Amino acid sequence: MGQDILYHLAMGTESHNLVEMFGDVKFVCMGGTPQRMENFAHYVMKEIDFNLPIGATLIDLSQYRYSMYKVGPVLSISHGMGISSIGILLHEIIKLMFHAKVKNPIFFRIGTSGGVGVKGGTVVISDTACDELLNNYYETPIVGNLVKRPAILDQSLVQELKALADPEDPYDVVTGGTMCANDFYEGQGRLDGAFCNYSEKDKMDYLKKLQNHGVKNIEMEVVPFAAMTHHAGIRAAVVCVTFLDRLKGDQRKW
Ligand SMILES: O=P(O)(O)O[C@H]1O[C@H](CO)[C@@H](O)[C@H]1O
Ligand SMILES: O=c1cc[nH]c(=O)[nH]1
Repeated sequence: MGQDILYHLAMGTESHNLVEMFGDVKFVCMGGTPQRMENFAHYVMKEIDFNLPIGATLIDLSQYRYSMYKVGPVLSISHGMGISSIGILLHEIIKLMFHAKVKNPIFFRIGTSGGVGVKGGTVVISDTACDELLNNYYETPIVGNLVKRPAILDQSLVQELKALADPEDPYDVVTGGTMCANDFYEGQGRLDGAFCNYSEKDKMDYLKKLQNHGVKNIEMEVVPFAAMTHHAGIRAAVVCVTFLDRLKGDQRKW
């Protein structure tokens, strides 16, 4: 290709010096909302004692479909909600890392989720990823064929992250399976969607089936995230807080 346009990042290999802008990246952190990822960038700035040049402020480098902040070796990017949104971002971020000549970046998704048998506020480090039917692969149509890519997370990273938990932390940190749903309501067995043509017992039977399978939380991106990073040979981890225990309810209290 003469040039490569990273359309949804509003960047390109001709218009931007990607090596100069991103060549020192070591960690790519992504999460759903622009505000969270801006807050996270500020948090990282304090944690690593990173000083911006005098008079400069942290700016959104993308300002289009996704928001992107860079603090030294850390990229903090919003991915929106669901499989197709994070899938498009992953294509473009993996290409961005390639064009910037970054070697061995580590990718993280830091998100929110619904707990399954764990109390609200628990931090779940995903060790496995499955879909609503308990498949551990990402199945996606490519040129008219259904292609399956194994959704595998880096187990050594899971252990490294777990070791960072402090017994003094005012929340539990657990490892476990994460179920990726295509939908927030019916897809996660909620009773409070616009439609619900199943009973409370159907919901509880399903959630208990997930729990018996080792699922600790439910969110909406882990399967493509695990599959696409694994396919690209990138070490990756998913760390999500739970808002509530889905065995006890459907709605988060604000
Ligand atoms: O908080 P984030 O990272 O967006 O993750 C979770 O929240 C969204 C649903 O409310 C889904 O994207 C789900 O995966
Ligand atoms: O229950 C929840 C909470 C956050 N995100 C989800 O996908 N589900």
